[in-house]
Amino acid sequence: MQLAVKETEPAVEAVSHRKMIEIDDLSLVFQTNDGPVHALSDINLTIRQGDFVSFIGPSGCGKTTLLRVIADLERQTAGSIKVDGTSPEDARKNRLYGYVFQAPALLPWRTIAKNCAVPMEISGQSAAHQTSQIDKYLTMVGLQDFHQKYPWQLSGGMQQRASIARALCIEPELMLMDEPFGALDEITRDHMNMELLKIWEQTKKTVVFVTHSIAEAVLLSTHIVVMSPRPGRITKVIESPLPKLKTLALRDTEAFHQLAAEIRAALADEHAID
Ligand SMILES: Nc1ncnc2c1ncn2[C@@H]1O[C@H](COP(=O)(O)OP(=O)(O)OP(=O)(O)O)[C@@H](O)[C@H]1O
Repeated sequence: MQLAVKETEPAVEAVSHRKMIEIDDLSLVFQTNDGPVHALSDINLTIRQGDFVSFIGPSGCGKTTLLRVIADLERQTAGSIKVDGTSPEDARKNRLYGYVFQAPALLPWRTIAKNCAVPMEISGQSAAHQTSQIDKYLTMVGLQDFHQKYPWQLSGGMQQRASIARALCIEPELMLMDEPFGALDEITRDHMNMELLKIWEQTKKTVVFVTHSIAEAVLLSTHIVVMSPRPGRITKVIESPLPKLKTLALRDTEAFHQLAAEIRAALADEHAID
């Protein structure tokens, strides 16, 4: 097994990949005018290179906060975290990760290609390198004919694909994705899920993915981290028994339904249904 909650989920498989994220006894308390908010409490988690890990849980259980701590967008108030063996700050400065937000967050005055260029411009990449990366990743997400279009000329699903291409252009080891497909209709979401799996398979990245959808978590993940609120904590880590290479047809199998039921039960155990 490649991911474990300390003490409650022992490793069961020979470890072959390096640790990409190591979180020990991590807590985060926001100080607000209404008093402290215990967003994360005693989080212990190890994510290994190449894993596809989903965080699932009800609103307010700390999924986004945990992703933001990994990304160095929030700091823990206790405990420790390492990202590829370094601090989240160093990982951010070394452009170890790409971050995909819930909304595509594309600049409306820039073409799709120019939007994808932004992180590479910031890191001072040459124009030739930028062009070849943009070609490669817009093609990978199926937007090879949309370089010169503006965001408003694309559908929501296409915009989200562009934002994934933008994150991939810097070739990060780690993709942090915060409910990237939450706003899409079901058919587009299915399509995007399969596209993402294809990219994950092709690029061998580590993916940390926030979702509210049990079906999406089952379809995508090698490991599912179930969280519960007040305070936000991990209640269970489930390693998927499903094959890494998945198709939508898998959703009609007994194994898929069993895993979905296991997640649902873990959420219900903690009264954590939305
Ligand atoms: N900057 C902040 N200041 C104060 N409280 C915050 C801040 N950010 C998040 N919180 C609180 O921390 C808790 C966890 O929030 P978080 O957004 O991580 O939950 P979530 O599981 O991602 O929720 P959702 O599924 O609705 O996006 C919530 O109670 C939220 O109100």
